[in-house]
Amino acid sequence: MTIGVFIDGGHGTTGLEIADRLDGRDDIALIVLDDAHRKDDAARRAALNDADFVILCLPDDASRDAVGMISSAKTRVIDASSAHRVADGWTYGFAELEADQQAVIAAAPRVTNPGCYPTGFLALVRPLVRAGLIPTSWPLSVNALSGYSGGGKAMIAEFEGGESPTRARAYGLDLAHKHIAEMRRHAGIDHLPIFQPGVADTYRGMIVEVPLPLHALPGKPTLAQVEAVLTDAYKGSPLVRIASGDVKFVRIEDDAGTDRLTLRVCGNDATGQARLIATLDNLGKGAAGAAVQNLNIMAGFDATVGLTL
Ligand SMILES: NC(=O)C1=CN([C@@H]2O[C@H](COP(=O)(O)OP(=O)(O)OC[C@H]3O[C@@H](n4cnc5c(N)ncnc54)[C@H](OP(=O)(O)O)[C@@H]3O)[C@@H](O)[C@H]2O)C=CC1
Ligand SMILES: CC(=O)N[C@@H](CCC(=O)OP(=O)(O)O)C(=O)O
Repeated sequence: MTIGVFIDGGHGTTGLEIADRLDGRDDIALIVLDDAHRKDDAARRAALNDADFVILCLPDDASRDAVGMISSAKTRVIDASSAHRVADGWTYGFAELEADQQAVIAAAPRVTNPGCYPTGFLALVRPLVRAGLIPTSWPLSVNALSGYSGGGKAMIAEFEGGESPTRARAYGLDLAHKHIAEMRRHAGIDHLPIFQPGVADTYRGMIVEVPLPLHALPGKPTLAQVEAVLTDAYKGSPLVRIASGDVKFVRIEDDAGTDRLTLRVCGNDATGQARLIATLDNLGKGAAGAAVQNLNIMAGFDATVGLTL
């Protein structure tokens, strides 16, 4: 079976990464608009309605507009933007997050990719909330560092345009980042997490970290108990893995260039304090890898075709 796929925004950072992963596949026929037509609404409308699958790699407003242009009942959509992550009628495209999520994605007409930061946060936190180790009312926080390609073409130009603006900087200082609603909704928690993102002078890769005072949690779990819950939640997953054992460092480069998501439970049992740490590539499992995984699942292919494990 060959499916027709149109990447709207295919010349952007995420779109090019997705095209790269789909390149050479004989089960996929890419519908491509040339440079003169890629922002032409008539050409886009035709491509959006011709395709079996559309992958939106656009700014949020342009994504909403693109969805509004689709009238064909056969066209199924994967949106890489943050336009529909808490919207009604959309399926959250994080196959590993819940036991039945892959089956829900397989049948869905409209799938939204998770955000890159929420991918790390939710992978660490959701199984612990589900297991009752973290109460839904717990005030969580999340610290993270992203490569600058996370900001798309504009941020790449800023960092590569000559003198780099910085080696690393904190942002989201108003605690109103667009990912926090998504984090709360899909973790199943009551409060918005305090989200402390940063961007580093490296092209790709992410560290997403959740500090957890185990001693203050109702069940006072040990590090091993926390790790056991995560291990059980992701057993058999080809992309999400739990890394055990002592390490001196966790590096932003650890999963860069792959579509993996690695989770670690670090900390100190004597003080009852944990650091839950996820590493991933913002353009891998954080964007393009997740989009291709969702496409594979929706089209009935093996979930990891074209991905780097
Ligand atoms: N970069 C990342 O790591 C991640 C990105 N995302 C999300 O993916 C989406 C794309 O991001 P990213 O690839 O980084 O962004 P880029 O800015 O790199 O690319 C966006 C692309 O969309 C094109 N575009 C903008 N408006 C329109 C329009 N009206 N019609 C057609 N094309 C249009 C742009 O054209 P032009 O080339 O002319 O500017 C550009 O090619 C965003 O919503 C982002 O939030 C999600 C997770 C991670
Ligand atoms: C470094 C950087 O600026 N990152 C982007 C998030 C990239 C991303 O995940 O995009 P989505 O919002 O579509 O999920 C930001 O913080 O806005």
